[in-house]
Amino acid sequence: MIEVRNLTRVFRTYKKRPGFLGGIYGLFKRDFEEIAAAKDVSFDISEGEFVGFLGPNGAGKTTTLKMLSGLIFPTSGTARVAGFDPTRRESAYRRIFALVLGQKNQLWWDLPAIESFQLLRHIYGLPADSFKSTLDELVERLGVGHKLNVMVRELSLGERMKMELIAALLHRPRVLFLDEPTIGLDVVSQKAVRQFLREYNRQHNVTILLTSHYMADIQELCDRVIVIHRGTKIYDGALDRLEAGSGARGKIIKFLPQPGAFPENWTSRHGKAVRDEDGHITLSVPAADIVAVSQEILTAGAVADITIEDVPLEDVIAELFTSR
Ligand SMILES: Nc1ncnc2c1ncn2[C@@H]1O[C@H](COP(=O)(O)OP(=O)(O)OP(=O)(O)O)[C@@H](O)[C@H]1O
Repeated sequence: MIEVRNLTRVFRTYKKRPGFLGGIYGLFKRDFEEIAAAKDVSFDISEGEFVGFLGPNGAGKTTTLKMLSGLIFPTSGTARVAGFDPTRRESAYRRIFALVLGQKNQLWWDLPAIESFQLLRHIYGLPADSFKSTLDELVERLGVGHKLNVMVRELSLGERMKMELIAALLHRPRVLFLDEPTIGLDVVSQKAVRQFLREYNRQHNVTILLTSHYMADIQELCDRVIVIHRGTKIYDGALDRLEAGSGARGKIIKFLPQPGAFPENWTSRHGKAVRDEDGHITLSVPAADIVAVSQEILTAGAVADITIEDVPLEDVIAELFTSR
Protein backbone atom coordinates (compact mmCIF):
# COMPACT_ATOMS: atom_id res chain seq x y z
CA MET A 1 0.00 0.00 0.00
CA ILE A 2 2.88 2.39 0.79
CA GLU A 3 6.23 2.14 -1.02
CA VAL A 4 8.93 4.62 -0.07
CA ARG A 5 12.29 4.59 -1.84
CA ASN A 6 15.26 6.73 -0.81
CA LEU A 7 13.01 9.60 0.15
CA THR A 8 15.11 12.67 0.93
CA ARG A 9 14.12 16.19 1.80
CA VAL A 10 16.65 18.95 2.33
CA PHE A 11 15.49 22.28 3.79
CA ARG A 12 17.55 25.37 3.07
CA THR A 13 17.10 27.95 5.77
CA TYR A 14 18.39 31.51 6.00
CA LYS A 15 20.49 32.09 9.12
CA LYS A 16 20.00 35.67 10.18
CA ARG A 17 22.80 37.31 12.14
CA PRO A 18 21.59 38.80 15.45
CA GLY A 19 20.37 42.37 15.86
CA PHE A 20 19.54 45.26 13.55
CA LEU A 21 22.98 45.29 11.91
CA GLY A 22 22.64 41.56 11.29
CA GLY A 23 19.40 42.30 9.42
CA ILE A 24 21.13 44.93 7.29
CA TYR A 25 24.04 42.53 6.60
CA GLY A 26 21.49 39.97 5.45
CA LEU A 27 20.27 42.35 2.77
CA PHE A 28 23.66 42.10 1.06
CA LYS A 29 24.93 38.65 1.96
CA ARG A 30 22.80 35.73 3.00
CA ASP A 31 24.06 32.76 5.00
CA PHE A 32 22.14 29.58 4.40
CA GLU A 33 22.09 26.31 6.27
CA GLU A 34 20.97 23.02 4.78
CA ILE A 35 19.12 20.49 6.93
CA ALA A 36 18.39 17.01 5.62
CA ALA A 37 15.09 16.37 7.41
CA ALA A 38 14.79 12.97 5.69
CA LYS A 39 17.75 11.09 4.24
CA ASP A 40 17.34 8.08 1.96
CA VAL A 41 14.33 6.77 3.85
CA SER A 42 12.89 3.55 2.39
CA PHE A 43 10.14 1.24 3.63
CA ASP A 44 7.07 -0.71 2.51
CA ILE A 45 3.78 -0.95 4.35
CA SER A 46 1.11 -3.50 3.44
CA GLU A 47 -2.62 -2.89 3.36
CA GLY A 48 -4.19 -2.91 6.82
CA GLU A 49 -0.92 -2.57 8.74
CA PHE A 50 -0.81 -0.23 11.74
CA VAL A 51 2.77 1.02 11.91
CA GLY A 52 4.33 3.27 14.54
CA PHE A 53 6.69 5.96 13.26
CA LEU A 54 9.07 6.94 16.05
CA GLY A 55 11.88 9.39 16.53
CA PRO A 56 12.93 12.24 18.79
CA ASN A 57 11.91 15.87 18.14
CA GLY A 58 13.18 17.02 14.76
CA ALA A 59 13.88 13.47 13.52
CA GLY A 60 11.95 13.99 10.28
CA LYS A 61 8.64 12.22 10.97
CA THR A 62 6.31 15.09 10.09
CA THR A 63 8.41 15.91 7.03
CA THR A 64 8.04 12.31 5.81
CA LEU A 65 4.28 12.27 6.45
CA LYS A 66 3.93 15.59 4.61
CA MET A 67 5.82 14.16 1.61
CA LEU A 68 3.56 11.09 1.61
CA SER A 69 0.55 13.43 1.67
CA GLY A 70 1.85 15.54 -1.21
CA LEU A 71 2.03 18.67 0.96
CA ILE A 72 5.75 19.09 0.32
CA PHE A 73 7.96 17.72 -2.44
CA PRO A 74 10.91 15.43 -1.85
CA THR A 75 14.36 16.66 -2.86
CA SER A 76 14.97 13.16 -4.23
CA GLY A 77 13.54 9.67 -3.96
CA THR A 78 10.04 8.41 -4.62
CA ALA A 79 6.89 7.42 -2.78
CA ARG A 80 3.82 5.57 -3.94
CA VAL A 81 0.68 5.29 -1.87
CA ALA A 82 -2.03 2.93 -3.16
CA GLY A 83 -0.34 3.23 -6.56
CA PHE A 84 -0.42 7.05 -6.55
CA ASP A 85 2.54 9.38 -6.68
CA PRO A 86 1.73 11.96 -3.95
CA THR A 87 3.71 14.70 -5.72
CA ARG A 88 1.15 14.73 -8.55
CA ARG A 89 -1.57 15.79 -6.08
CA GLU A 90 -4.30 14.07 -8.07
CA SER A 91 -7.88 14.44 -6.86
CA ALA A 92 -8.26 10.67 -6.90
CA TYR A 93 -5.35 10.43 -4.46
CA ARG A 94 -6.89 13.00 -2.11
CA ARG A 95 -9.94 10.78 -1.86
CA ILE A 96 -8.07 7.77 -0.58
CA PHE A 97 -5.87 9.18 2.17
CA ALA A 98 -6.17 11.50 5.17
CA LEU A 99 -3.59 13.32 7.26
CA VAL A 100 -4.36 14.28 10.85
CA LEU A 101 -1.93 16.68 12.50
CA GLY A 102 -2.56 16.69 16.26
CA GLN A 103 -1.14 20.20 16.56
CA LYS A 104 -3.17 21.74 13.71
CA ASN A 105 -6.90 22.04 13.01
CA GLN A 106 -8.71 21.28 9.85
CA LEU A 107 -12.08 22.21 11.38
CA TRP A 108 -13.30 25.82 11.38
CA TRP A 109 -12.98 27.30 14.87
CA ASP A 110 -16.09 29.48 14.65
CA LEU A 111 -18.44 26.87 13.27
CA PRO A 112 -20.00 23.84 14.89
CA ALA A 113 -18.23 20.64 13.75
CA ILE A 114 -21.35 19.44 11.90
CA GLU A 115 -21.08 22.41 9.51
CA SER A 116 -17.45 21.59 8.71
CA PHE A 117 -18.53 18.00 8.10
CA GLN A 118 -21.25 19.18 5.70
CA LEU A 119 -18.68 21.27 3.86
CA LEU A 120 -16.37 18.25 3.56
CA ARG A 121 -19.30 16.24 2.21
CA HIS A 122 -19.56 18.73 -0.65
CA ILE A 123 -15.78 18.93 -1.18
CA TYR A 124 -15.55 15.15 -1.51
CA GLY A 125 -18.88 14.88 -3.35
CA LEU A 126 -20.20 12.26 -0.93
CA PRO A 127 -23.75 10.96 -1.49
CA ALA A 128 -26.08 12.10 1.33
CA ASP A 129 -26.99 8.58 2.50
CA SER A 130 -23.42 7.22 2.70
CA PHE A 131 -22.29 10.48 4.37
CA LYS A 132 -25.02 10.07 6.97
CA SER A 133 -24.26 6.44 7.71
CA THR A 134 -20.49 7.10 7.98
CA LEU A 135 -21.08 10.12 10.22
CA ASP A 136 -23.51 8.22 12.44
CA GLU A 137 -21.05 5.36 12.84
CA LEU A 138 -18.10 7.64 13.69
CA VAL A 139 -20.09 9.86 16.02
CA GLU A 140 -21.44 6.89 17.90
CA ARG A 141 -18.07 5.19 18.24
CA LEU A 142 -16.43 8.35 19.50
CA GLY A 143 -19.39 9.38 21.71
CA VAL A 144 -19.57 13.00 20.54
CA GLY A 145 -23.17 13.15 19.25
CA HIS A 146 -24.16 15.77 21.86
CA LYS A 147 -21.31 18.10 20.78
CA LEU A 148 -21.93 18.25 17.03
CA ASN A 149 -23.66 21.63 17.22
CA VAL A 150 -21.17 23.28 19.56
CA MET A 151 -18.63 25.78 18.16
CA VAL A 152 -15.31 23.98 17.70
CA ARG A 153 -13.48 26.62 19.74
CA GLU A 154 -15.71 25.75 22.71
CA LEU A 155 -14.87 22.03 22.62
CA SER A 156 -12.37 20.42 24.96
CA LEU A 157 -9.08 19.25 23.43
CA GLY A 158 -10.24 15.63 23.51
CA GLU A 159 -13.60 16.42 21.89
CA ARG A 160 -11.87 18.50 19.23
CA MET A 161 -9.47 15.68 18.37
CA LYS A 162 -12.39 13.26 18.06
CA MET A 163 -14.07 15.72 15.66
CA GLU A 164 -10.81 16.02 13.70
CA LEU A 165 -10.73 12.23 13.34
CA ILE A 166 -14.32 12.21 12.12
CA ALA A 167 -13.48 14.94 9.57
CA ALA A 168 -10.52 12.87 8.36
CA LEU A 169 -12.55 9.67 7.99
CA LEU A 170 -15.77 10.96 6.41
CA HIS A 171 -14.55 10.10 2.91
CA ARG A 172 -13.51 6.61 4.06
CA PRO A 173 -9.78 6.89 3.28
CA ARG A 174 -7.82 3.69 2.78
CA VAL A 175 -4.64 5.20 4.22
CA LEU A 176 -4.39 7.31 7.34
CA PHE A 177 -1.38 9.37 8.39
CA LEU A 178 -1.67 10.33 12.05
CA ASP A 179 0.81 12.81 13.48
CA GLU A 180 0.50 12.92 17.27
CA PRO A 181 -3.27 12.41 17.44
CA THR A 182 -3.24 12.12 21.24
CA ILE A 183 -0.96 15.04 22.05
CA GLY A 184 -2.05 16.93 25.16
CA LEU A 185 -5.07 14.68 25.80
CA ASP A 186 -5.88 13.42 29.29
CA VAL A 187 -5.45 9.70 29.90
CA VAL A 188 -9.17 8.94 29.48
CA SER A 189 -9.38 10.70 26.10
CA GLN A 190 -6.11 9.11 24.99
CA LYS A 191 -7.54 5.71 25.80
CA ALA A 192 -10.78 6.46 23.94
CA VAL A 193 -8.89 7.62 20.83
CA ARG A 194 -6.63 4.56 20.96
CA GLN A 195 -9.55 2.18 21.31
CA PHE A 196 -11.33 3.87 18.42
CA LEU A 197 -8.25 3.66 16.17
CA ARG A 198 -7.65 0.02 16.98
CA GLU A 199 -11.23 -0.99 16.20
CA TYR A 200 -11.42 1.19 13.11
CA ASN A 201 -8.18 -0.27 11.72
CA ARG A 202 -9.40 -3.82 12.28
CA GLN A 203 -12.89 -3.29 10.98
CA HIS A 204 -12.06 -1.30 7.85
CA ASN A 205 -8.57 -2.68 7.12
CA VAL A 206 -7.26 0.88 6.84
CA THR A 207 -3.47 1.26 6.58
CA ILE A 208 -2.23 3.55 9.35
CA LEU A 209 1.11 5.24 9.94
CA LEU A 210 1.14 6.81 13.40
CA THR A 211 3.60 9.10 15.11
CA SER A 212 3.34 9.61 18.84
CA HIS A 213 5.61 10.49 21.69
CA TYR A 214 3.31 8.49 24.00
CA MET A 215 4.71 4.98 24.07
CA ALA A 216 1.37 3.67 25.34
CA ASP A 217 -0.10 4.57 21.92
CA ILE A 218 2.62 2.64 20.14
CA GLN A 219 2.53 -0.36 22.49
CA GLU A 220 -1.23 -0.71 22.32
CA LEU A 221 -1.67 -0.13 18.60
CA CYS A 222 1.42 -1.06 16.60
CA ASP A 223 3.06 -4.45 16.11
CA ARG A 224 5.63 -2.89 13.84
CA VAL A 225 7.65 0.30 14.28
CA ILE A 226 9.87 2.35 12.01
CA VAL A 227 12.38 4.43 13.94
CA ILE A 228 13.98 7.48 12.39
CA HIS A 229 16.82 9.53 13.83
CA ARG A 230 18.29 12.70 12.29
CA GLY A 231 16.41 11.94 9.09
CA THR A 232 17.77 8.40 8.73
CA LYS A 233 15.86 5.17 9.32
CA ILE A 234 17.58 3.22 12.08
CA TYR A 235 15.07 0.44 12.77
CA ASP A 236 12.18 -1.18 10.95
CA GLY A 237 10.59 -4.27 12.41
CA ALA A 238 8.53 -5.82 15.17
CA LEU A 239 8.13 -3.80 18.34
CA ASP A 240 8.79 -6.97 20.37
CA ARG A 241 12.13 -7.48 18.63
CA LEU A 242 13.14 -3.90 19.34
CA GLU A 243 12.41 -4.39 23.03
CA ALA A 244 14.07 -7.80 23.18
CA GLY A 245 17.16 -6.77 21.20
CA SER A 246 17.85 -3.66 23.20
CA GLY A 247 20.88 -3.36 25.46
CA ALA A 248 18.41 -1.96 27.97
CA ARG A 249 16.67 -5.35 28.01
CA GLY A 250 15.98 -6.78 31.38
CA LYS A 251 13.68 -6.01 34.22
CA ILE A 252 13.23 -3.43 36.88
CA ILE A 253 12.83 -4.76 40.43
CA LYS A 254 11.40 -2.30 42.88
CA PHE A 255 10.80 -3.10 46.53
CA LEU A 256 9.87 -1.39 49.78
CA PRO A 257 11.87 -2.64 52.77
CA GLN A 258 10.25 -2.84 56.20
CA PRO A 259 11.51 0.05 58.37
CA GLY A 260 15.15 -0.59 59.34
CA ALA A 261 15.32 -3.93 57.47
CA PHE A 262 17.94 -2.84 54.91
CA PRO A 263 20.98 -0.67 55.70
CA GLU A 264 21.16 2.72 53.92
CA ASN A 265 24.11 1.58 51.79
CA TRP A 266 22.62 -1.83 50.86
CA THR A 267 23.40 -2.91 47.33
CA SER A 268 22.95 -6.09 45.31
CA ARG A 269 25.61 -8.48 44.02
CA HIS A 270 23.88 -8.13 40.64
CA GLY A 271 23.77 -4.38 40.21
CA LYS A 272 23.49 -0.95 41.74
CA ALA A 273 20.49 -0.30 43.99
CA VAL A 274 18.92 3.16 43.96
CA ARG A 275 16.82 4.34 46.91
CA ASP A 276 14.11 6.98 46.35
CA GLU A 277 12.66 9.52 48.80
CA ASP A 278 9.79 7.17 49.76
CA GLY A 279 12.26 4.44 50.73
CA HIS A 280 11.69 2.23 47.66
CA ILE A 281 14.81 0.53 46.30
CA THR A 282 15.09 0.00 42.53
CA LEU A 283 17.45 -2.30 40.61
CA SER A 284 17.86 -2.79 36.85
CA VAL A 285 18.80 -6.40 36.23
CA PRO A 286 19.28 -8.70 33.23
CA ALA A 287 16.22 -10.92 32.70
CA ALA A 288 18.32 -14.04 33.38
CA ASP A 289 19.19 -12.82 36.90
CA ILE A 290 15.68 -12.00 37.99
CA VAL A 291 15.15 -15.08 40.19
CA ALA A 292 18.58 -14.81 41.81
CA VAL A 293 18.12 -11.12 42.61
CA SER A 294 14.62 -11.69 44.01
CA GLN A 295 15.99 -14.42 46.30
CA GLU A 296 18.89 -12.18 47.35
CA ILE A 297 16.44 -9.39 48.30
CA LEU A 298 14.02 -11.65 50.16
CA THR A 299 16.79 -13.25 52.23
CA ALA A 300 18.52 -9.91 52.92
CA GLY A 301 15.67 -8.49 54.99
CA ALA A 302 11.93 -8.05 55.52
CA VAL A 303 10.14 -6.55 52.53
CA ALA A 304 6.72 -4.81 52.59
CA ASP A 305 6.16 -4.81 48.82
CA ILE A 306 7.97 -5.93 45.66
CA THR A 307 7.25 -5.47 41.92
CA ILE A 308 9.03 -6.69 38.79
CA GLU A 309 8.49 -4.73 35.57
CA ASP A 310 9.84 -4.56 32.04
CA VAL A 311 12.22 -1.75 31.20
CA PRO A 312 9.92 1.05 29.91
CA LEU A 313 9.79 1.34 26.11
CA GLU A 314 10.83 4.99 26.47
CA ASP A 315 14.18 3.80 27.90
CA VAL A 316 14.64 1.23 25.13
CA ILE A 317 14.04 3.87 22.46
CA ALA A 318 16.19 6.48 24.22
CA GLU A 319 19.02 3.96 24.35
CA LEU A 320 18.66 3.35 20.62
CA PHE A 321 19.14 7.07 19.95
CA THR A 322 22.04 7.60 22.33
CA SER A 323 23.89 4.56 20.90
CA ARG A 324 24.00 6.33 17.48
N1 LIG B 1 9.71 24.16 6.50
C1 LIG B 1 10.89 23.91 7.04
N2 LIG B 1 11.96 24.70 6.78
C2 LIG B 1 13.17 24.45 7.34
N3 LIG B 1 13.42 23.41 8.15
C3 LIG B 1 12.39 22.59 8.45
C4 LIG B 1 11.07 22.80 7.92
N4 LIG B 1 10.26 21.82 8.38
C5 LIG B 1 11.03 21.03 9.17
N5 LIG B 1 12.31 21.49 9.22
C6 LIG B 1 13.43 20.90 9.95
O1 LIG B 1 13.50 19.54 9.59
C7 LIG B 1 13.83 18.72 10.72
C8 LIG B 1 12.77 17.64 10.87
O2 LIG B 1 11.54 18.25 11.28
P1 LIG B 1 10.19 17.41 11.47
O3 LIG B 1 9.11 18.38 11.80
O4 LIG B 1 9.99 16.52 10.31
O5 LIG B 1 10.57 16.53 12.75
P2 LIG B 1 9.65 15.55 13.62
O6 LIG B 1 10.35 14.23 13.66
O7 LIG B 1 8.25 15.56 13.13
O8 LIG B 1 9.76 16.24 15.04
P3 LIG B 1 8.67 16.41 16.25
O9 LIG B 1 8.63 15.10 16.97
O10 LIG B 1 9.26 17.48 17.07
O11 LIG B 1 7.35 16.78 15.61
C9 LIG B 1 13.94 19.67 11.90
O12 LIG B 1 15.30 19.96 12.09
C10 LIG B 1 13.19 20.91 11.45
O13 LIG B 1 13.72 22.07 12.05
